[in-house]
Formats: sequence, C-alpha cells, structure tokens
Amino acid sequence: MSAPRKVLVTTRLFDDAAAEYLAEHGCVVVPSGLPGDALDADIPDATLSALLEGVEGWIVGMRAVTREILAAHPDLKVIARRGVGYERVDVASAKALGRVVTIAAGANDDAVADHTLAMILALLRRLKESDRAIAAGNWRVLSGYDLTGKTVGLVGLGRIGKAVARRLHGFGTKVLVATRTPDPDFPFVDYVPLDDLIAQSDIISIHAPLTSETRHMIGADALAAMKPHALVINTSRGGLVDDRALLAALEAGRIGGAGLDVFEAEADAAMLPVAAALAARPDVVATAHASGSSAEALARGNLISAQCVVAALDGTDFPPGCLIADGR
Ligand SMILES: NC(=O)c1ccc[n+]([C@@H]2O[C@H](COP(=O)([O-])OP(=O)(O)OC[C@H]3O[C@@H](n4cnc5c(N)ncnc54)[C@H](O)[C@@H]3O)[C@@H](O)[C@H]2O)c1
Ligand SMILES: O=C(O)[C@H](O)COP(=O)(O)O
Repeated sequence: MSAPRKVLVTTRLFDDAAAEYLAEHGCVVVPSGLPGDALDADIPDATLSALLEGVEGWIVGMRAVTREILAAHPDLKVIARRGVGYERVDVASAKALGRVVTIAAGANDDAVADHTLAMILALLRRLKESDRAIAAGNWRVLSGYDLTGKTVGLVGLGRIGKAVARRLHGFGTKVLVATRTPDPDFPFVDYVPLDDLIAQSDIISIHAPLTSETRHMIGADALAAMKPHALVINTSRGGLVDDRALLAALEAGRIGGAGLDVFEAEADAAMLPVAAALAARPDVVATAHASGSSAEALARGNLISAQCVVAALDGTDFPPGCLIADGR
C-alpha cells in the first residue's frame, strides 16, 4: 500500500467532513498549528517552508503563494484556495512550474450575497445608529429609507453579482451593471458603462476581482461623481475601493455611507488607522472579511477544496465547483 499523500491545511475553520474526505482518499492532513479561526496570511516563510516539507496538496486561506514558495517545494502539486478570490496566488508561476491552482467556485455566493443585502438594509434602515443610540439610553426613532424603488449599480456580474441581482429583483429595485463579461441571457439587469452606473446609482456594490485594472476603481473621482446620498458596498476585496478617498468623502458628507467587509488594511498594516476610522463612523457598517463565512459556505468550501486536491493528485475529473484558477 502506498504512503498517504500529505495535504497541508492552513485555512481557518477546516472541518471534520472535509478531513474525512481526504482520509478516505488516501491523504493525511498536515495541520498548520494555528488556532482554529486564525488567519494564515501572516505565517512566516520559514514556518511555512517547514510545514510544506513533503506536502503534495495545500488548502490555503489568504496566505500569499509566491514563486519562491512554489519553487522551493517541488512535491507540491496542487494549491486549493478555499474561497474564490486568488489575487494572492502567483497563478502564472504556478502554471509555469506545472502546479495546479483551484478555487471553490460558488461555495460562498449565497453567503456573500446575503451579507451584501444585510449591509444595504442596515445602512438604509440606520441600524447601527439606532442600536448605538438605544445602548446609550437615547430612545430615538430614526427614519430610514426603502430599498424598493432604488437604483442599485453592480460592478461585476459573475457568480456573486448574479446572486445579489436575483435578491435585488425580489426587492423591486432597478439594477444597473457594469461588468467585463456581460451575460446576455441573465434577466433583471441593464448593462451600462461604469461612469453611468456611478452617476445614476443610489447604491453601488462591487463584485469584481482585485486586479491591476480594478485596483482603486472606486477612488476620489468616482466618489465625487456619485449621488450625494449614494451608498458604497464592498464585499469583494480591499483595494477595489481607495479607502483613504472613501474616508475623506464620508467626512466631507459627499456620499451617504458605506458597507465594508474588506479593507486595504488586510494587505497593508499601515492602512489600519484608516480602516478603524471608517469602521467607527455611524454611516459605515463594517465586518472583518466575514461575508463568505456562513457555516454552510465554509462547509461547502472545505469539501470542494478537499475534492479539488484529491482530483488533482489522482488525475481524475474535477467535481462541480472545483475550478482551475487560470488568470482573470
Ligand atoms: N469577502 C468575502 O468573503 C468574499 C467571498 C467571496 C468572494 N469575494 C470576492 O468577490 C469577487 C467576486 O467573486 P465571484 O465568485 O462573483 O467571481 P466571478 O469571477 O464569478 O465574477 C467576477 C466578475 O467581475 C467581472 N470583472 C472582472 N474585471 C472587471 C472589471 N475590470 N470591471 C468590471 N467587472 C469586471 C467579471 O467579468 C465577472 O463578471 C471575488 O473575486 C472575491 O474577491 C469576497
Ligand atoms: O475568496 C473568497 O471566497 C473569500 O475571501 C473567502 O475565502 P475563505 O473561504 O478562504 O475565507
């Protein structure tokens, strides 16, 4: 009998079902040693190198996967991202070195779409302000706004953008979309150029990947062109929005508010004070990269990642959801 294949798991909240799947398919989990919900982003290179010794598959969270790491570990055949965003994985180098990079496509569409709607509704109904007022003994009725009838602009209409659009349709909103790859068969939406979307939307929600092209796509110019009451929602990636420019726009009363699940500070500690200043505002609802983290989404993502690793190591067909990350 051949020795079990070693699979390093550094993503947080990996579960027994996914670990059992790996065991049933001749793999043994190498634990990261991190506490269950700790992020793998900051594992030092030397620690990671030791963990990757003899490892063939790696289920990764937000840790950067660099050419250096890949080149130093020739046994490593497959890197499975337990989510869908893979801007921190050097996919071109992986490909050049003959490694497979996969994502768990669709695992967290509903979670992120629900979270997006929760942020929109929380801002419109002023939940943070009301909650804070009551907790401070200030019993006030704060009037909010309807979502029905509003114009919502979605930047990016992939898996998650579509899940958001379906929900918005149920609320009776007009949905504008600016996306790189329009889907002519998808109902409910009107495609417009990004500038028109920015000028016409009451709520702007971003569902595009972070690339060199999309970095700071919502910056000072876009913020200046928005309606004065516009809400900006970012559940995609820190860096799509220029957080400094957003803070300045909110401080100047230029826009109505923001819902932020992701921050530039996640990749740049120097931006932590900006993130803190944003999160402290009454017109901002903030979560710490939690939109994809429902129990159901995590379980799906864990299992899909395990399936991706096994299929890549066995050379069998990838199951549904398991996609090769092959550039944007
Ligand atoms: N916060 C979280 O926990 C969380 C969870 C899941 C996904 N995400 C983020 O959400 C993003 C979207 O995920 P998805 O599964 O819908 O991805 P997807 O690949 O299915 O869709 C991305 C969409 O963005 C569009 N796009 C690409 N470049 C564009 C550009 N320059 N301008 C406009 N549109 C552009 C594409 O055409 C596509 O429609 C991911 O890249 C990831 O960063 C975040
Ligand atoms: O890219 C994603 O899907 C999200 O960032 C969530 O990733 P995670 O499941 O590894 O937390």
